[in-house]
Amino acid sequence: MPQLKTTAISSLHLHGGGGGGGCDGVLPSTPGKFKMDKTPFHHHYNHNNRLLLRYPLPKFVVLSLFLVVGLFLFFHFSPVSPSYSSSAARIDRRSLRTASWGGAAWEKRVRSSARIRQSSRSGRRGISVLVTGAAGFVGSHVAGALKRRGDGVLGLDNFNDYYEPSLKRARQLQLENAGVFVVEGDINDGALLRKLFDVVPFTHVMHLAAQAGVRYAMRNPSSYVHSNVAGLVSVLEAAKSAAPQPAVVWASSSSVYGLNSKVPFSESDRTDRPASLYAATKKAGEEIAHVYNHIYGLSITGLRFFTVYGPWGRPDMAYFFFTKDILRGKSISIFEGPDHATVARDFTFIDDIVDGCIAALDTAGKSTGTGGKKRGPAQLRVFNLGNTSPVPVSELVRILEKLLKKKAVKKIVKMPRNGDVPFTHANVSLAQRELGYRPATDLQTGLKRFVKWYLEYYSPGVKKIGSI
Ligand SMILES: O=C(O)[C@H]1O[C@H](OP(=O)(O)OP(=O)(O)OC[C@H]2O[C@@H](n3ccc(=O)[nH]c3=O)[C@H](O)[C@@H]2O)[C@H](O)[C@@H](O)[C@H]1O
Repeated sequence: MPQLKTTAISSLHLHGGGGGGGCDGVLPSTPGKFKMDKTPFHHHYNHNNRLLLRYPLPKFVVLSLFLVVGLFLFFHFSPVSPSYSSSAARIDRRSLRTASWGGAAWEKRVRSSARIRQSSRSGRRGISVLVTGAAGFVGSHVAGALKRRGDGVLGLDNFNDYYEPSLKRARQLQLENAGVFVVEGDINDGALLRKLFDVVPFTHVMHLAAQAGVRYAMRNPSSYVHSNVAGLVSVLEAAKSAAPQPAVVWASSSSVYGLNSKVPFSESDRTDRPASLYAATKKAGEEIAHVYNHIYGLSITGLRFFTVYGPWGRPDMAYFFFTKDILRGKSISIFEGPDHATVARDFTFIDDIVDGCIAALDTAGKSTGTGGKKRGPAQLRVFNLGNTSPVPVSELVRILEKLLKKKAVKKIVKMPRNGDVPFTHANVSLAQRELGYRPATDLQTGLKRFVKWYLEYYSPGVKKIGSI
């Protein structure tokens, strides 16, 4: 079933452009030059007494244009409140940006990317994994690592512009060079997901597509609901209907601990006091996972990531933009808590997170449902993946200054009330026991690797290098 997806936006643009083109040659191109001394709707009759318009073509064209522009404005700016409208429009633009998919050649690429290469050395049976958010930071690393060990991997990403899409494209290039096809599409596109599961009997889904960032949730709340709630449901719907049902591993967040003050954070601690909408949507995701496990027998593992950093990272994260700003001599804001309390994070290096993700895939039990019905109890797990040693943000800056050989222009500011929590600290004993997870990279070592990558990637005139 070959399908070519044209977006509502592009079709609107098409019509708008066509209308504009129709005006050319009839109306003057500069609006101010057209003197409307008579209404263009002034009626004239020809000798056959048939109604003619003085400007028959312009009238038609102008009315069409009004209609198209009116429809465009209606669909893009009508939602509930003005503050909601711009973010909703932004999401529409993102989610509608599904590239063309379908067709024999496309299916061949999908199959070939997801095919398991027999790994002769380990004797391990490979897995076939759909990685959502594959052009993202964690997604690209996990997809690359799976491919390297011989697993079948298909990527999915909508390449939205939350941060520089060129970085996502560069990650995609690295993956495609390694044999991973990244399908361009949105996790909310149910038809696309169904198609992918029709073409490939995935054994696992590594669901990493999400709207990340704690503070951005105040600026664009609906993007979190769209990706982290509706998007997760869309992925789980596709997984529960697939035959065979895959096991699902997905990214939750350390932020679910919210105002929890018992340290270190353990999986059994309270997670009912989120401090940000981001955290609330991740917590909602954990409850949604419970539902799909309970009703449909999906095997689901949630991983609570603790402030992941490293090469090919996310430019919206503090370590990343601090680096950029220190190099440019721009001031950076270091947050402090009430009474000058230190703000600290359990920064976790990407390679440790990749190990944890792969161990979660390898230890995931099989889903038990068929035909959308549960046939027996299935595995439902949640693990902390952190580093177990919180570091103050001021120390992060000190290490960066040393590695960049440049002093930061620092401003100490009160932590804004924007969803941040004062500290995070993971207890990973459960992941250690069940997954063999052992974080091995301290912040100094991990930042050194990040800075090396950063300087190479952003040095002017240098071809985007390195491998994921
Ligand atoms: O573990 C998570 O679940 C989350 O981790 C990450 O969130 P955070 O831990 O908040 O990381 P990040 O923004 O890098 O701020 C780091 C530190 O710098 C402080 N910070 C930040 C900005 C600033 O200008 N100044 C400052 O001091 C700030 O107060 C904080 O103490 C992911 O972004 C998020 O998507 C999610 O995955």
